[in-house]
Amino acid sequence: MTDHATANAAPMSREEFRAALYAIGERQYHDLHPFHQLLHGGGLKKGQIQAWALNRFYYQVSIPRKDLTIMSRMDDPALRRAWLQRVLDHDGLTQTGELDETKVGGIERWLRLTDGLGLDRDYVKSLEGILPATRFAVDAYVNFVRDHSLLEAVASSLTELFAPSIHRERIAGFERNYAFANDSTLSYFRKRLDEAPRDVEFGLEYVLANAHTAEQQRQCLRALRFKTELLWAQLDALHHAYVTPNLIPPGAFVPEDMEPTRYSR
Ligand SMILES: O=C(O)c1cc(C(=O)O)c2c(n1)C(=O)C(=O)c1cc(C(=O)O)[nH]c1-2
Repeated sequence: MTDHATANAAPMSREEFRAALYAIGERQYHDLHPFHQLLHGGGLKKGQIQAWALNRFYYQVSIPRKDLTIMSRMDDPALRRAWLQRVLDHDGLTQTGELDETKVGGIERWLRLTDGLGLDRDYVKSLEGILPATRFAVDAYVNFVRDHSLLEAVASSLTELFAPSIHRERIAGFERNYAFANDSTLSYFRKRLDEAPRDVEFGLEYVLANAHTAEQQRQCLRALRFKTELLWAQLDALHHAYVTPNLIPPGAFVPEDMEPTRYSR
């Protein structure tokens, strides 16, 4: 059965439903996007990688806002407690400069990547240079979890089923192809390899256990598909701006190795 199942149909079995969720990733997760294939395969120049990391920073800082929005909709303290870990993973348990490396969160680790790529931290954090489509796509995620059911909100996080394999591919690709790859710039991805499987096991179990009807299953599949689309849209925008046709929107980051695009009316 596909995500076109009607509201009256019998629900899929647990195994069929799980397979339908995985099939979405198989078909359309953003590991298939040409921008990622260039990124991981050594096909990008430093300025293009800077543009990716700078834009992706907006996703990173928005993940905790997304998870806190989800938590605000949870009535069960045990569920909130479990979900809180995701926020702490990204926000960290320490201020920058403290010695305990294990407490450093994902946002700080991502900034180590942008540092290693030679970007100014204040510029990255200002979000001034991100693409219009990055802003719209990422905001759509936060709005989605606010405006849909808790079940759909949790289902939308299940792209993380597919994230560890792309992170492994990225670590190997960066090490093979780029001089900036080192323990500091790769630490974000290495840490996620431990965190994501735990998160997603919990999220998947929640969705499998709470999508009782065919309609709820269909809503979860649509939520996951929506999420793959917003990830894809971010890479389309990066490809359009920084690869081909290389039209950098006015106001967006211009790498040192590129000319700004001139627009006239
Ligand atoms: O590098 C990636 O391709 C990628 C993808 C995703 C994803 O599938 O949403 C996440 C991450 N990374 C990630 O690092 C991360 O912390 C994360 C959290 C979430 C989420 O939806 O809650 N997705 C992702």
